[in-house]
Amino acid sequence: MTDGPAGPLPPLLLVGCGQMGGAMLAGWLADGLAPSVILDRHRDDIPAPHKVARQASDLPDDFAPALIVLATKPQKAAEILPAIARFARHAPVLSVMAGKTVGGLTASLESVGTEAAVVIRAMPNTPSAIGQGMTVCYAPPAATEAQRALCTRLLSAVGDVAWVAEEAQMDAVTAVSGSGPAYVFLLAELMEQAGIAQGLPAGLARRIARRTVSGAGALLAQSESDAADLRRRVTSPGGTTQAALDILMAPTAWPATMEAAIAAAARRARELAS
Ligand SMILES: NC(=O)C1=CN([C@@H]2O[C@H](COP(=O)(O)OP(=O)(O)OC[C@H]3O[C@@H](n4cnc5c(N)ncnc54)[C@H](OP(=O)(O)O)[C@@H]3O)[C@@H](O)[C@H]2O)C=CC1
Ligand SMILES: O=C(O)[C@@H]1CCC=N1
Repeated sequence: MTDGPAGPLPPLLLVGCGQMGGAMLAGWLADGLAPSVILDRHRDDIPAPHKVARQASDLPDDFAPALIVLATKPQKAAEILPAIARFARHAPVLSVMAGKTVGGLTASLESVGTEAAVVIRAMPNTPSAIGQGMTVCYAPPAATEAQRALCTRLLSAVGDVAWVAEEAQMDAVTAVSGSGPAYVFLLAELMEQAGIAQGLPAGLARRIARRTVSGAGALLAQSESDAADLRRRVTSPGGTTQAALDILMAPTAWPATMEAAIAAAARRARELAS
């Protein structure tokens, strides 16, 4: 999906190409990414003309990325920032690291000799790998419109993009859409297990659970209706769905559990800042 300005995606320095960096890279490669450099010690399947650096000391001196995408674990930030400092003097940094704040990252870059680096945050999710991602971004006032547009161009190549004006909202975003695919995959796992518990063969339980989750997601994506409306259309009064929802929607069941789970994820994002 390409909603941003036309033209090839710019050259990137992608730092960390694991679950999230790899998901985004898959989408960018499909959208004609300009020759880029990927810093990751595991990837050996990156097609030319892109290059892989196994370690920071292998990064080419003459490479001039338009953007540096930081996609290592937040706990690796202190280790990785000195390695990218020289690039951050000339190009903005787009961090997808959960919790790590613009102020903290900017201060860390300053402490390793990069004054006035521009850091923008994004929280993507793994459906980016198939162009179905949801990314929410935050840019500080120091970021220019051109830098914001560059991020929108890049991220809209892998899905939908929204911006928030308050950085604190990034923790809630992380809890809902960054971590959210895991909640949906858990739902598929639990439906499969419950089907088996009801006597279904394992293969059939897996097939119907997966197809139900993916089909319901596709219907939701194509529908103008609220999720609650779509739910009601499945729910016959006094029928089977009602019997299940009486359990799932009890105040102490999914409503309370989901709220507590998302609060816990947001709390953890705040803790990861330091
Ligand atoms: N996974 C997800 O769904 C999402 C993740 N995020 C954020 O994305 C970031 C990355 O997460 P994720 O993709 O899951 O993490 P991964 O561990 O899968 O990916 C990070 C990759 O970077 C490599 N790496 C780290 N440091 C170096 C280094 N110095 N030199 C070379 N390679 C290095 C890692 O190798 P090694 O393992 O050997 O260190 C790993 O391959 C996190 O900050 C997370 O908060 C955001 C949204 C969703
Ligand atoms: O679990 C995590 O910390 C990362 C951030 C959002 C999804 N995965």
